[in-house]
Amino acid sequence: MAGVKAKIAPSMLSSDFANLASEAERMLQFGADWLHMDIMDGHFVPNLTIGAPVIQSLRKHTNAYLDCHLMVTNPLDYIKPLAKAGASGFTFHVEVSQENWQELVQKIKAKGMKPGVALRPGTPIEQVFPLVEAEAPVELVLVMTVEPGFGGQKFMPEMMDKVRVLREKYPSLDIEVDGGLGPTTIDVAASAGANCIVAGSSVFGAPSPQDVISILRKSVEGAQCKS
Ligand SMILES: O=C(CO)[C@@H](O)[C@H](O)COP(=O)(O)O
Ligand SMILES: [Fe+2]
Repeated sequence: MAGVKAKIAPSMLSSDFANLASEAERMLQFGADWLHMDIMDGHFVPNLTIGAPVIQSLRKHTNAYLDCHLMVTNPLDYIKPLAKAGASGFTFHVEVSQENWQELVQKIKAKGMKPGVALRPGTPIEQVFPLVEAEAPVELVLVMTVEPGFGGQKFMPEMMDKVRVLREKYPSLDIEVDGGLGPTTIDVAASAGANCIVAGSSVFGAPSPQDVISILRKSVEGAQCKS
């Protein structure tokens, strides 16, 4: 797994949205690398969260890497507004981009954001291979370990087969896992080869979020030493 860095990304979906800037600051002080921003349109998933205006407001308070996970039906419509708002990563879902993923990746890159692709639990991993192998490739694959839409769900360990296949094929790819990650589930994800870890309820719901972030990091770094 040479060359891939551990990135711990608290999901701000579990934060107090009324105090987003201070919640973000708190996570960074606790050792977070990225802030994971779940953008949902109430159509691709049955929940509605935030969009470019909130990213823009948060950007005024922090220089942190804003890892945007687009659970939306029309990701193309979000590229310009999110780039302008200050998003760092732009991860769209493969299920809604089979027609235009090349255009999406090119536009995301042209706007200076890191392109990523996400897949739902029921989507076969083979669907993302062409995007990773393209001339203008995605730079991150997000493997959903719950059905997208809500925080606080149970981790699906059977998704680790997807992570293992990806890590075997693409040793230097950023592989992100999202959903139900915490101290009791991190070891299987880390040993399967995930290096970017999203964690919402396990971090924000803990008496010591700092300890949880440090446990997640140690597990990923430990697994990398063994591989
Ligand atoms: O994308 C999503 C949910 O759709 C996630 O980013 C969740 O927000 C993760 O929350 P936990 O499962 O860690 O509570
Ligand atoms: Fe997410």
